[in-house]
Amino acid sequence: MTTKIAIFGVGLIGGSLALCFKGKPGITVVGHAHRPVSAEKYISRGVVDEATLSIEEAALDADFIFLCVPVGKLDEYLTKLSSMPLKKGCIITDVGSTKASIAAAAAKLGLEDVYFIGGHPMAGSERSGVEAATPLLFENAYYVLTPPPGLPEGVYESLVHLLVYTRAQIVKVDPVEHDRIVGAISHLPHIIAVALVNQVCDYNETNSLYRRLAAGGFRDITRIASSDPLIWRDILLNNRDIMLQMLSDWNEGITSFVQMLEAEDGEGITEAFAKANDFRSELPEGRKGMITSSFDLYIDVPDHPGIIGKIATEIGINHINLSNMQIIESREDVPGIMRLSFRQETDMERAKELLNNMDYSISL
Ligand SMILES: NC(=O)C1=CN([C@@H]2O[C@H](COP(=O)(O)OP(=O)(O)OC[C@H]3O[C@@H](n4cnc5c(N)ncnc54)[C@H](O)[C@@H]3O)[C@@H](O)[C@H]2O)C=CC1
Ligand SMILES: O=C(O)C(=O)Cc1ccc(O)cc1
Repeated sequence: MTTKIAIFGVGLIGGSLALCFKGKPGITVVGHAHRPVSAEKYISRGVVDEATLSIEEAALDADFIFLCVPVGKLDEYLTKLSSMPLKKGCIITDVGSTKASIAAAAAKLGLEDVYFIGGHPMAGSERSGVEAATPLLFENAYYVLTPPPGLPEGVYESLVHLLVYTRAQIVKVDPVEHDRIVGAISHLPHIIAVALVNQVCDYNETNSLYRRLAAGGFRDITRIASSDPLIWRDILLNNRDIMLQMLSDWNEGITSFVQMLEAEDGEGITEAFAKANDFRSELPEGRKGMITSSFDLYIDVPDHPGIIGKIATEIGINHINLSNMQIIESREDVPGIMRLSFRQETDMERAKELLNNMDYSISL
């Protein structure tokens, strides 16, 4: 007997889930696509077993349905599915970055013989689309589930059992509590990163040195400002009430810095840094967080044809997982700088050793 998994929204998260499930014993993964060219891409990239443009065909006989579309579209997909003849016992889940509104929408629909369990894999990246999908995305990350009250335990267990393939750690959280916590540790940092980058962008209008000198730390702490604008528009509007409250708290924190600077209150500034230092040193280590780290290597590359391919090939044949590769500067008169990004520090260290042995000049 096969287990059919239907994925709506085969992008970064939907595609990564598909890759976790595809090829596992007795599992068939079907992806729903908007456009014929997307369907072809899902198949040619080997992300799904089958792709269809029909919602009905994807959902028909599915044992599990994953809604991996932008947050603003979740209700619409769930409502459409609720009016279709789904397989008895089918479990519908989502991956949206907010949980309260979709849990309320599902409760209102009063589903019969099918179940909805909200979900949020708490790992991702600033990249989007199926091109960025990887089966390793959720490994060692938390995966929140928000089962509704009264859900039969066996139903919850079947979803948890399937999610073993993601290698994530499942945690049960109340949907409203989820939105507050994630609002603070993910949504607020995204707003701050965007506001910070845009502030510097405005200064740069008058002096382009701002952009040229904004390397290293500034790039690191603002990486998430490169996230997909439409995905984030939906998340922030959906979590609007909580974000408004948190931004008001943020304003208080910033005002307190304004006051300390105005009063030249060195003691206050020292205390603020010491408090942050203490709390931060107690953050868990060794588990992938919501905002993922990136470990970067910068390499001077001589302007030889084929050099990029040579480096990429060496890294590939040594099975080092590279998450991104970019030429930062390549002009005829100066050597180019290539940035290689890794999700794991160990991968970065291995690449560094390999490239050192190949006599490339590396800086961290
Ligand atoms: N990006 C991240 O790191 C994370 C995102 N999420 C959540 O996962 C969901 C999907 O996000 P990503 O995979 O990052 O986005 P993505 O842009 O990579 O994928 C979205 C997919 O939904 C499809 N789609 C279907 N109907 C659509 C419509 N009407 N408008 C736009 N796209 C439509 C797109 O074709 C695409 O395949 C969102 O709900 C997001 O909040 C959850 C955890 C992490
Ligand atoms: O870019 C990053 O590291 C992220 O912040 C990824 C992310 C985005 C949205 C989520 O709901 C969870 C994780």
